Amino acid sequence: MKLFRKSSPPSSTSASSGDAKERSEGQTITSAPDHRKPSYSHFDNSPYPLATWRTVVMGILVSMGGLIFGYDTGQISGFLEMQDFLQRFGELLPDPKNPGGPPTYQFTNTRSGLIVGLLSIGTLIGALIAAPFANAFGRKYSISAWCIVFSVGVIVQIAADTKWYEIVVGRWVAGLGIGALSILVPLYQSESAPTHVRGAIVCCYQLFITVGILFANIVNYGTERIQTTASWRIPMGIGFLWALVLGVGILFFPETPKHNFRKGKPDQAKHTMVKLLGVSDNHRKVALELAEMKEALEAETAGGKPHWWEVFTGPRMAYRTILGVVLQAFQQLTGANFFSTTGPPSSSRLIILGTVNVVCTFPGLYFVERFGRRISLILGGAWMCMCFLVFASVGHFALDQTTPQNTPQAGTAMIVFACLFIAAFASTWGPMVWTVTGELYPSRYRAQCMALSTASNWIWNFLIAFFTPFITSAIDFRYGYVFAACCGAASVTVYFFLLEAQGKTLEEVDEMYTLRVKPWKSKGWTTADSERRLSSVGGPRAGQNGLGHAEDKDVVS
Ligand SMILES: OC[C@H]1O[C@](O)(CO)[C@@H](O)[C@@H]1O
Repeated sequence: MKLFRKSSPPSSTSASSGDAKERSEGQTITSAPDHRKPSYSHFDNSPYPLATWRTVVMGILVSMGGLIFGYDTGQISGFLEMQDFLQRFGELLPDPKNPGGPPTYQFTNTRSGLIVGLLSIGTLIGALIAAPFANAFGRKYSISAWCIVFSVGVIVQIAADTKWYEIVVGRWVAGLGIGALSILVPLYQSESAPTHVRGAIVCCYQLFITVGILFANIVNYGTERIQTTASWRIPMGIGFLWALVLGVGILFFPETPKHNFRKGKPDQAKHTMVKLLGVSDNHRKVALELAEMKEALEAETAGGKPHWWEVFTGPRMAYRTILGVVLQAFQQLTGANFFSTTGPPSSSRLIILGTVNVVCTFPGLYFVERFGRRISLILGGAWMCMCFLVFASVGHFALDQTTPQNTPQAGTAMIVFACLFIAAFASTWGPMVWTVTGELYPSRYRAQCMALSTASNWIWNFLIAFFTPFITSAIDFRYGYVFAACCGAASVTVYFFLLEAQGKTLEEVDEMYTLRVKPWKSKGWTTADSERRLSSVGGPRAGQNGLGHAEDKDVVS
């Protein structure tokens, strides 16, 4: 693996021919006249490291938000089976397995539905309300504050004694925190990570979700035989740790460069970028990105105060807002949660599926930077479609559904295709949807649009979990055909609508959308405006153009 990356050479002819054509279609940006193209040899154009330790630590620390999400959602189905939890919060009802025998503690569908489902309602609200706070107080302090909200929800649950609705309220509050973090974490990562590793860093969020789910299943497996309150209070209490690490740890990290820049702190933005990229103060890559941010901010300031409806009326915003919402819906409509939620809960099955999910997310971190978002998502969708077609056909036509032991080969084939599906989801749609929705929008609307797209993920997560039992009882494994169709539609949507953001700054991605670059030509697209922008920030000397040396002491150093 290459440890150092070469900066792209300063060239005013860097635009591809495809780009030139698009530009003539877009007509919004014109190239600078030749006399404005000085030599930029005074910019440091040296190679930069693949990733500095600061970037790696930032990626891991902020991804703890994924651990909170995965751990919390992974543990609840196990709790519902634990004896002490059942006795405290369930109801004494006639035993369906032993009619006429003594009553047993159980959860009615309504009660278990509320305990499981209220988290989703909380996450949805949390995702929707997080944006204004993130814009007003910054991404960093918002992350810390929502960790506190999550912790309050955990305290309410741990303190619950016998009142089931205390668990429900606690899960709702914890859900607010999880939902808010589900926009803030990818937002922080996409706004901070250097361009060439941005995809992989945001994918770490999903990696940590999968680790959280697996860890919750393992902890539950370890404590489910304990007959006391420790069986569920210990696993629940562990959830605190992740919130503590993230909530406190993030305070030692800087605010994102994009947010700082928008808040009139270009020096701090520059300092953070220099540290995360691991380059000198006058590195060309930093200067260029700052110049892009400056230009974007100037255009934005000219537009006045942002209004919420601009997420639909802003430049190419309806297209992007809808695309983000649709892609997040597809992430759930792939049917990824079908395998873990269908059938009786079994710790060992969940641990096996969870392990495949974690292990296969690692290749996703590589694919996203090696092959790009578009091709990975298109092929991933096609592969998942194929897996569901086989799974559904075998399940419906070959499996003896009343006595599966009679058709062992069909059972084995279904397990194999379930694992192949999860491998594809984990290495493409699972992580990369978080990446692409973090890159789709300009700074002015990024938080609001990510809130909407993330809310779509939570809504579909809830709807699928809620309706799956009814649908499977009506159409059995043919339900898989619905997911297969959605996977196919997801690939087609990416092909026709998503632009390739790999290796591009967020400002370049914005430029591509506003210039209406054709999605299938977007991979090779490069901006023609680098030199003109560099000229607008002049040389690398401190204090020039408000982009001089930083004095920010906020950064881990
Ligand atoms: O991205 C989040 C989604 O990914 C999963 O964790 C599967 O790996 C789902 O349970 C969740 O809905």
